[in-house]
Amino acid sequence: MKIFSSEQLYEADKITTEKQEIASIELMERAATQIFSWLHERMQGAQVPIHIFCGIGNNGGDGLAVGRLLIESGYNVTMYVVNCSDKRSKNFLINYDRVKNVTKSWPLLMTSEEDFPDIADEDIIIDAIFGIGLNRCPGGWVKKLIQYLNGKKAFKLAIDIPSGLYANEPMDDVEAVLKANHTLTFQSPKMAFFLPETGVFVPYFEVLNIGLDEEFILSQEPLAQLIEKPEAQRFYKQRQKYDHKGTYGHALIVAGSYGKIGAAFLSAKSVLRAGAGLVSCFIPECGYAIIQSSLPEAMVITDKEDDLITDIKINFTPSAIGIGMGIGTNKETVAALEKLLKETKSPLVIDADGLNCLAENKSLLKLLPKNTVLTPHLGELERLVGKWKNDYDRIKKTKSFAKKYGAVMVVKGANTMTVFEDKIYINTTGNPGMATAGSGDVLTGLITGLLSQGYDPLLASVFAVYLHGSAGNIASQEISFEAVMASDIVDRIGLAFIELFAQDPMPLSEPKE
Ligand SMILES: NC(=O)C1=CN([C@@H]2O[C@H](COP(=O)(O)OP(=O)(O)OC[C@H]3O[C@@H](n4cnc5c(N)ncnc54)[C@H](O)[C@@H]3O)[C@@H](O)[C@H]2O)[C@H](O)CC1
Ligand SMILES: [K+]
Repeated sequence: MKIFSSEQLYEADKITTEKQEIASIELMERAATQIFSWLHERMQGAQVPIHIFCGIGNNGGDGLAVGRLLIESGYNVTMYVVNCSDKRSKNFLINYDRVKNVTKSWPLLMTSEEDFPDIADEDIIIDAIFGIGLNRCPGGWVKKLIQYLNGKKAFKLAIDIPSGLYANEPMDDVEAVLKANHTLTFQSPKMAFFLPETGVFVPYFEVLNIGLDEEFILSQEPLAQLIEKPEAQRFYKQRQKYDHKGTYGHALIVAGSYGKIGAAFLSAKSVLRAGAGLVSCFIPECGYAIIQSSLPEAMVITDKEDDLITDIKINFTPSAIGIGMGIGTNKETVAALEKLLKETKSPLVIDADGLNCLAENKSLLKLLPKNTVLTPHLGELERLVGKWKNDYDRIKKTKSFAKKYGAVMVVKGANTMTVFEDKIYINTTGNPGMATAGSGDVLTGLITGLLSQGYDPLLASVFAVYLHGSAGNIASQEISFEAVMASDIVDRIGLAFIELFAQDPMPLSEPKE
């Protein structure tokens, strides 16, 4: 699924009405009907009080139209006009007028704090105050209204976007954003839903297709591409009957130091679970017996030093290399990394201390082979690209870093974001249970394992991130978020591959007469 900007959505709106020869009010009716159906399916006529707060733009128009449809079906609705200005939109006014066809009670006009209504914990609040047309920070009594609603326990459903958030720009004031329990958004999810600063206001969302012009939508370069199951399925490369071990490559993991040999174990195991033919681990001498006994499938090559990596000597050309997990940032290790960067022709993934080595020795960055994959978490990213003002500034800095060094940047976190050239891919799998020691080592192994099989670096990164999150989801469903360890993730990579093509269970058909 593609993420479009608010500007693109307005344009899509305009083109759709022209091409389909419909008035924009009809598009609004489509949008409102979808929201109504969503509610009706769940509420089945229940008489729970529904409070709809409508702004004076088209988001407010949506709110009024939803209110009318609910009243027509006998629901217990009160509508409020959040009268923050007198410049009401045309479609707001049309829907305002249509309300009188279904009820004698006009929407209540709100002009100050004195108009705030009582709302019980069991009630439902619908937020139709501002949509993607927000153009300044909500202030005065409107901000107080948002805070007042945030203080209520009632379930809050936002139409299109929680009021106070911009679709694709940083918010001004965290105190002036509605904390929606659920958001029903039109046509395309908004960028704000996926970034930590603004995403907290959108814990759950669903996209409602309102039939905007397909041709226009397809022609647009999106702000970002969401990676969900259908996209991930397309990445998968089918294995062939006569393939052999050599087909899937011999990957190299360079990892570990004294006390951190587990990083080598987890990433090497992940390389094999991803489907690589062979894996060798290059580790300090102290890890030899550990890896040989814990992962007999892996081969082991040791450094001349007991505790750390100082010189990466190997006698084969790896099909891919994953380096950096638990290696530390010792001077001799940095020198070993520098030598590798200068000499290797293999596709490369750099993680963890490998990234810290780069950040502490920025001159190494220009040695990065083109298309090298870097997998920083936010702390490592900051050390590489510098401080950012907000999430959008972070994306800008990451993009320019990726461009400057020709790197694929995998920025880890909830909704891991992969940035390459001008493109952004946002992952949808994963859960907070995966915030656990060694989880990143597993991801690096997965990317390395896919690279080893000939996936190109961008594809390997985006696909590995998806599978990693999916394995984490399977693990947390089995044993809870809290209990998930990196080993649980690595051991479910296989199930993540199976899940990729699993059919939803067929509904049981009624026995025939
Ligand atoms: N194609 C689509 O995406 C469709 C969108 N629909 C809905 O329309 C809104 C966008 O409507 P718009 O009228 O452009 O903007 P808003 O309703 O968000 O509000 C704009 C309105 O409010 C004023 N304003 C903005 N910020 C503030 C502020 N901080 N304080 C006070 N007033 C403010 C602004 O000047 C305008 O007057 C979209 O989100 C959807 O919900 C359609 O219904 C379906 C098609
Ligand atoms: K809203």
